[in-house]
Amino acid sequence: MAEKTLNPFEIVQLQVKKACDELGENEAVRKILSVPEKVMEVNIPVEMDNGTTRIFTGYRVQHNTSAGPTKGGIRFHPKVNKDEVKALATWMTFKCRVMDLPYGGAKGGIIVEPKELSIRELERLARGYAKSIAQIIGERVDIPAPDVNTNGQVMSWMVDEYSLLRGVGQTLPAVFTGKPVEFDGCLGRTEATGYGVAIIAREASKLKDLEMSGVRFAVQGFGNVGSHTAMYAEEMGAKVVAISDIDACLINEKGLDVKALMKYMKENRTISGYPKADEINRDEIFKQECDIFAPCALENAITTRNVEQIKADIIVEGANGPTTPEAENELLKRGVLIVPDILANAGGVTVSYFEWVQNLHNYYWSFEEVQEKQERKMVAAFKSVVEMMKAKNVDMRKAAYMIAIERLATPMRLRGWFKDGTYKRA
Ligand SMILES: NC(=O)c1ccc[n+]([C@@H]2O[C@H](COP(=O)([O-])OP(=O)(O)OC[C@H]3O[C@@H](n4cnc5c(N)ncnc54)[C@H](O)[C@@H]3O)[C@@H](O)[C@H]2O)c1
Repeated sequence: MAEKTLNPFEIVQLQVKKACDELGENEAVRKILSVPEKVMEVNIPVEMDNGTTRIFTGYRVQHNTSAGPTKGGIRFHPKVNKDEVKALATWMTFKCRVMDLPYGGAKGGIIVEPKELSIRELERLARGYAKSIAQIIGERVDIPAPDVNTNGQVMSWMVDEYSLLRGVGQTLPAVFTGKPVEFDGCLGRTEATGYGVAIIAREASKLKDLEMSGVRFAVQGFGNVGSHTAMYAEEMGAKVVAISDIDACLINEKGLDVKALMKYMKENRTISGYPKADEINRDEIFKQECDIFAPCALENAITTRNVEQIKADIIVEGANGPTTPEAENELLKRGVLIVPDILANAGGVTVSYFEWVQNLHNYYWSFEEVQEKQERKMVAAFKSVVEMMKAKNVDMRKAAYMIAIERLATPMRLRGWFKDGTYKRA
């Protein structure tokens, strides 16, 4: 049977429904969580270098504010559309709540191919977007961050523009995170997502009676997330036996030297041609003998086409949405432990939260302090998900959603967003 590809919004709706059903949650909770609170569409006029004006359409979606301000990245991509931004904002709500961060989810996007713009045009677009959404963002309201094709430079322009509009002479760095370290950014943010994936892999290995030192580890994708996942897994004692990127898969039974490969990647922009490994087709990564597999490339990587080949006991989802629901069912039947993306790759948003806290207090932590705080937060989140998994006898993804939904339903109930007869007089 052909695999049914659900769009991201359908997938997230399904996940919310399953978790609400399992919790026996009030119908109002599902209704509230199934729609974003606010969707803004903006049309931004940008003066191009040749003197003409182009209009770019963008969105900012705020999903749920029950637990605090909203948080989520801004992407620049030709395929951005309103439904996708709504789905991504919804996912951010669950990611923030499973990590117990005092945020709901948000997301933004502009329909643009950034490669076609000059650097000055890109700056004007970033400033135009910040100006267009300025009325609905703010350090206690909604805090954007980088996402696909945006970075610390784009955030810096946006902070500058927002501060000109709303700062009355002050710079307001806490409105955006993911800023460069030299401009009120946070040490450890670059490494944060991969570091978190490695921590979660270490915790998950204990559940399977494995020791991180000596586990055979395979990583798909060698960008920001994949390279840091592999680097920290190696530091924790894992033997990284296979790594792939868009061009190739490298294998080495004795373990790859991840830092040397990172250096090679920086110089060559590909892992292909690296001398101290055997090079095979990139999709052979799925067949490699390993204990832990971390898909850290793109969504829909593990599908019914390759699920049979997977030999790992544990899958730690570094990427967002790397496992299709059908493939997940197969893996669960085989007893594979799948640590879901909303937990496994939440290190990035966790350290973004730390950046925000530091900006608000204008007091900055060392790299070691950031990593130590991140580790504590991630281990605590992992433990609460495992407790739910055991208590309710459900898989880890469902358990993570259940935790997040409980942490959303409680403030919504206390705030009186729905009534279910639990209010008690003092
Ligand atoms: N960067 C973050 O902080 C962060 C946080 C949470 C989630 N994520 C998610 O993690 C994933 C990766 O993000 P990133 O920031 O590392 O991106 P990136 O662009 O830095 O890296 C992506 C990597 O995937 C590789 N790749 C692409 N297609 C592939 C294929 N078919 N087979 C093997 N490798 C392939 C690329 O060669 C590249 O090495 C995305 O799903 C992203 O949404 C990223």
